[in-house]
Amino acid sequence: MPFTKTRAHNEFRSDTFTVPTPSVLAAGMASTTTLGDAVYNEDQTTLALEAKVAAITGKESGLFAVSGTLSNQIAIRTHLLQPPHSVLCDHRSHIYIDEAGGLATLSQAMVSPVRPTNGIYVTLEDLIENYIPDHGDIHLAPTKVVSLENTCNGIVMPLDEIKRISAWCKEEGLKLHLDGARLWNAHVATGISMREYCSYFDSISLCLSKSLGAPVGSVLVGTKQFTCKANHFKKQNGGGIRQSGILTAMASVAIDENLPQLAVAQAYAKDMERFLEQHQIALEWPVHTNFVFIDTKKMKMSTDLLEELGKKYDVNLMGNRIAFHFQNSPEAVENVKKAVLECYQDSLTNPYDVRGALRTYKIDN
Ligand SMILES: Cc1ncc(COP(=O)(O)O)c(C=O)c1O
Ligand SMILES: C[C@@H](O)[C@H](N)C(=O)O
Repeated sequence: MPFTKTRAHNEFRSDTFTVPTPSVLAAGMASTTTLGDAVYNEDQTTLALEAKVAAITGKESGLFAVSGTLSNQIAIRTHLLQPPHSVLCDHRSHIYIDEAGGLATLSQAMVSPVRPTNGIYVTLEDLIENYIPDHGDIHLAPTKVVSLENTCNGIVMPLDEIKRISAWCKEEGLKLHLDGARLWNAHVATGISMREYCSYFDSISLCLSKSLGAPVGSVLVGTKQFTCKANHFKKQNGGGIRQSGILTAMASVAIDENLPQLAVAQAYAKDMERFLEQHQIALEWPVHTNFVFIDTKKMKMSTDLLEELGKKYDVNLMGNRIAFHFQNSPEAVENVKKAVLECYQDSLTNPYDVRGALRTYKIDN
């Protein structure tokens, strides 16, 4: 597909900045787009998107939600029945660090955050090590849900590990949720089908507004009984949408047209990985898909300076993560390299010691 420069061409803070293409926008206003009230399940365009994503993932049912945060939180709330209970997940999980404590407020849940012993992805052994069995000990909040994230920081979780964890969850009677905000990226990187990935989970949250370029939305998939109850929590939390056909028509075209474009972003990321390797600039995490994390702590590079140098080279950067998407321009990618190299060179004479955890996201309120 020919490259069309958009306002996101120099945006590397996140793939959430992808913007609707003209054809995505047009779909929202098309005469074929229905305007039914989706709270009454009467919007055919929305029902069609939900069925489409359910078919892609091999699940019985789909539920459109306005965000990945809402989709994740109502999924876990639906799985959790009676506190005290807890959720077992990777310590980097979005549901744990970036959903404003939703697990505590909506689900009254504790979280057992797990650090991968291999430093890359959580294994069954890591989860078992942190599992809280429901053996009647009244001191504890037993594990009832395991939540994985694929990709997590852009890292693709090996399918064999997913299979092991899924089998163990079934043995232990635990529900298994996937934050699949960027599962599309794992699918494109590995060639493993969305259906295969999703077959091991009770529920999956898929984002349409990251990398795919839909302006709004996620789809939560699972059994019909599950999505019906999740819809109840969606409505409870203000997620009921009236004429959502305008949004779901755009999301449907975004899937069709932009899914193949994810390979463009992943190629940019691999190019950046090679560039960093050439200059012996360390990575914090391996590059599997569209994210490149520079180990600025190890390199003693200042992320504030990096963001400033980004402005100098007309690219938007945030923290130590470089998030690529198909709407980035080749020129902007080269400008990111200039900013990174200048920041690295500065660190050689002005080493910067980071104190405390490095926060990636900076959102001006
Ligand atoms: C892994 C992951 N899950 C969930 C979300 C939440 O999505 P949203 O920003 O639409 O709430 C994000 C945000 O981009 C994310 O990166
Ligand atoms: C900001 C954060 O919620 C978003 N998930 C991102 O990766 O950019």
